[in-house]
Formats: sequence, C-alpha cells, structure tokens
Amino acid sequence: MLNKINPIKTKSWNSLAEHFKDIQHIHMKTLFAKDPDRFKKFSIRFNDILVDYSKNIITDETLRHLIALARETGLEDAIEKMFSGNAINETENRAVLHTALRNRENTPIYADGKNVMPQVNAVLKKMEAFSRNVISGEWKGFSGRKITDIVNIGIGGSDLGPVMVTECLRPYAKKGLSVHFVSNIDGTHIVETLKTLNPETTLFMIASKTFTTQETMTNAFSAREWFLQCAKDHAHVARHFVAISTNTEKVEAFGIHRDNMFVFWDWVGGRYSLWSAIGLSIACFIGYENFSELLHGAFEMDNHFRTAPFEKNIPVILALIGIWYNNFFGAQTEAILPYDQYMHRFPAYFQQGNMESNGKSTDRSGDKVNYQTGPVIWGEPGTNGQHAFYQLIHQGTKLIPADFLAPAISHNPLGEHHNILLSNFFAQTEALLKGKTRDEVLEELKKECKSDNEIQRLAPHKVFEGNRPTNSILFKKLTPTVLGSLIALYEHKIFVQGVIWNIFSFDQWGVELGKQLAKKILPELTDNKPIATHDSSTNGLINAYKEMR
Ligand SMILES: O=P(O)(O)OC[C@H]1O[C@H](O)[C@H](O)[C@@H](O)[C@@H]1O
Repeated sequence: MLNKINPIKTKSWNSLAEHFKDIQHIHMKTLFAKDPDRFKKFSIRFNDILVDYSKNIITDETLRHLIALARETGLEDAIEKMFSGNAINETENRAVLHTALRNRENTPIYADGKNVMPQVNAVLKKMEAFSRNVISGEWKGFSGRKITDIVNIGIGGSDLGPVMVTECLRPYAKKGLSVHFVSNIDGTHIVETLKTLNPETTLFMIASKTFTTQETMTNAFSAREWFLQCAKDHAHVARHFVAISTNTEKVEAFGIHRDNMFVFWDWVGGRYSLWSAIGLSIACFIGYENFSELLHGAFEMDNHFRTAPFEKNIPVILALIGIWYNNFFGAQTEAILPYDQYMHRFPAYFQQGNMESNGKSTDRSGDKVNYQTGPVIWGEPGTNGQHAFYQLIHQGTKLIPADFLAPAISHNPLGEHHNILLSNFFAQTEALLKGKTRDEVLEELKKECKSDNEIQRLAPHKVFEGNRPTNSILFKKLTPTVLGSLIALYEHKIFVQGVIWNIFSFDQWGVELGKQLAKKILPELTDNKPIATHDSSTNGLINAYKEMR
C-alpha cells in the first residue's frame, strides 16, 4: 500500500510556495548570466541520452525543495513497492509490474507470492519463435503463401504502443512484412485498411487485455468475416488469427486456439503493455532481437530510476520540474516535441500514458484533491509544429513547458537536412529562453529603415518575453535501445508525479461511464421511433440522427 500524504500539507510544499514568490519574476537569462556552470549542473548524461534541464525557471534551491517534497511524500518507498510487486494499484487490487516484463537480469519478482519471471520468459520465448517463423516465411497462410501483412486489431493500450514503436523503429523493419493497425470502431478504419490486403497473406493479431472491448471485438468479427469470404473453411482461421490477451476463456470463445494465444497478466496496465505480448506486432515487424534491445533499453532506465540519487535521477527530476510548473506556475499543459519524423506518434502515445494515468481528482484516501494533478499532454513533430502552434508558445498568454527531443544521427542523412532540422531544434529552445527585448526590436527595425512612427507601432508586437521553459533531450540515434530508455523515462516520470499528487495512477475508472451509456443508447438506435429518455440535448441529437440517416 502507498501512503496517503497530502502533498500540499508537507513542509516542502510550503517552502516551495514561499520560494515561488521570489522566483516567479526572475528571468532565466539572469540565472544563466549568474552561473556559467548552469548547463553542466542541470544536465544529466545517461548512456546515449543527454537530458538538459537547465532552461527551466529553477535554481539549486528550487530543486532542493522539490527533492524534499519527493522524500516527504514517500517516493523512495513507492519506487521499491512498484518494483517489488506490491499491489499499489489499490482500486483494482493489482501489482504494477511492467518493469518485470523487461527485467533482463531475470532476478525473481513476486506478485501474489509467485515469481512472475518464469511466465514472462516463457511468453517471450513463444514470441521469439513465432516472430521468427512469420519473418522467415515458415509460418504459412492457408493457401501455402508467406505472410506479407500483419493487422493488429486493438485500441488504447493495445494499439498506441505498437503503433508508436513500429513507426519509431521503421528503419529496423524486416523486408517483405508490413504492419497495419485498426483501432477505431468507425468502419472506415478497417475497410480502408483491408482494401489493399490479400486474405491469403494477411495475419490478424487481436490484441485486447480484457478481450471484451467493444471496438476491438467488433473489428475482429468483421476481419474474420472478410477472411472467411475468401478462405471459406473455419479451420483456416488458425493460420490467420492470433490473440493477445489476459482472458483465455474469451479468446477460445472467439474461436482462437490456445496455441495461438499469447498471454499477459492483470499486473500489466494496458498503457504500459507494449513490453508484453502486446508487442508481438513489434517483434514481427523489427525482429525479436530488436524487440529484445527495446526491452534492454527500458531495463537500463529502470535501473537508473531505481538506484540513482534523486538529484541525478532523470525521471525524478523531470517529474519534479513538471510539478513545479503545474502546481506553482499554474501551467495547464505540457508539450512533447520530437524533432524526428519517426517519432510522430510519440506525443499521442504519452497522451494516453500520462492523461489516463494522472487525470484523477480523487486522492488515495478517497477525498477530492484541492490542488492540480495531471497536465494535458500534446505535441507534434518539429519542425511542423513551428509552422503551426509555436506562435502561442512564444508569445501567447499561457505558459507551456515543452520537451524537445532529437537524435544526433539521422537514419536518413540526406544533404543538409539533419543540420537544418537540428539548427531549428537548438534555435527554438534558445529563442524560448532569451526572447527578444524592446531594445533589440528597435535596433532591428531601425536597420530595416522604418520610419519612427512605424517603429513605434510595430515594436510591441515584435517583442518576445522569453523565459519559456524547455527540456532538451538529445540522443545519439533512435535505436531500439534508446527508444526503450526514452519510453521508460516518461513512464517513470508519470509514476513519480502520481505518487506525489497522492493519486492512483494505474486505474482508469473515468473511461467507464461513456462506455456504459453507449451500451444503453445502442439498442435505441435500431429503429426510427423518437427517443425521450435522456436530457433534451441527447434526445434531440439522437432523434436528429434518426431523421438524417
Ligand atoms: O486491451 P483492452 O482490454 O481491449 O483495453 C483497451 C483500452 O480500453 C480501455 O477503455 C482503457 O481506457 C484503456 O486503458 C485500454 O488500453
């Protein structure tokens, strides 16, 4: 069990509130001018990753208070409890052991008194053999042809992780095998995906922790129908459908044989499951060796998180800085801005990771919180974002702390492209830090030979305050190992924040109500009779839908 400390009642929260009064009007430029060692002091190197957090509105004192807050709220104890299989997901009475899935040292880890490692290893072995057979062509479709296309059918945590990782690691793709992802219940998604595919050479992976999710099951049935229209014989389903789930009964009821089922366990949260059998599409796409490297990268970050002192602990530091802006500066959102096209789904992945984990307003004692919890997460790859929404980050009225991520080496070194990309990466955080003063603007306008009137009129619009916080995460190359470490970094950041905010980060009750109501509404849509059982807006919309269709 985790403790139930209200963070705002701690001594360190008080100190932070006092300290905030002093620091809120200090410009980061002053902090940089005062301390030539600021970058050295506020950056951490971890394997091939460099995290620079010096461009934040923080001082040594800020970090001292924030680290004290982590200690006062029992972070050390919480970390140990998570890693050692304590049932810290208390509302579902489950351990939280995604770290066991990548425990490459294979030390025993116990959940409910049972070492989970033998089952973890057995599933990994099965994934290894299966992915090897699919890649080599040994696994054949019903007509004897090699599999050319994998369609992963899943949603939320059973979709976003594999989508994000297969996109990130596209340079490692094995020849002759494509992956597709169908998640949306909108028929368009599956229809458009299947349009170009051949049932003889397509393998479906039905990925669902519960195997009851309406979207996934509906898409799975439609996929089976599409397949059987060509294959005719039900016996052929075995060569073209595998299941990834914790629910053996439901999988068998769907008609997938146990042998074609890859299991995982209730101690793996959906949004933390790409490391489990849910990663089967990843293993088939990039090969098991690369999948194993991904696990290794995460394992290394796990060790860092578990053992590094808080002062030099990347997930802890980034989490604390996030809390500083969220709870003291009143920032509502955080942007994740990867300067790498392959990472284009990375922000979307952590939208679920972060917002489903920490979008809570009830604390661990069951009381309503009286402070802010999880931020809104959003982002797009640079430089596209620069030409879309950066205006607001630079000159808008909102404070938007942003993480900038970029590789030093591109998988596609093409002319000057990468230097141009990285020049933008460096320039943006510099601009956000420095801004542009009125004097600098006046100087510029004078050089442009503008009239005095014109200069006075334009100057206020061209001033940038700067002092907008950023973290820069520069890594050598987007390899499976580096990606594994980066994902684990963000996972642990979310965990740290949840611990400090005194909320349960591993349940997601907030998604249930909509599902329940949709189930009630569905039968009401089958005929054309007007409905009067809801509020007037919902009635009006349903009745308009019935009229329009
Ligand atoms: O894997 P499944 O059981 O199909 O669940 C898929 C997704 O749906 C749920 O509604 C949750 O919000 C997600 O956390 C979960 O990842």
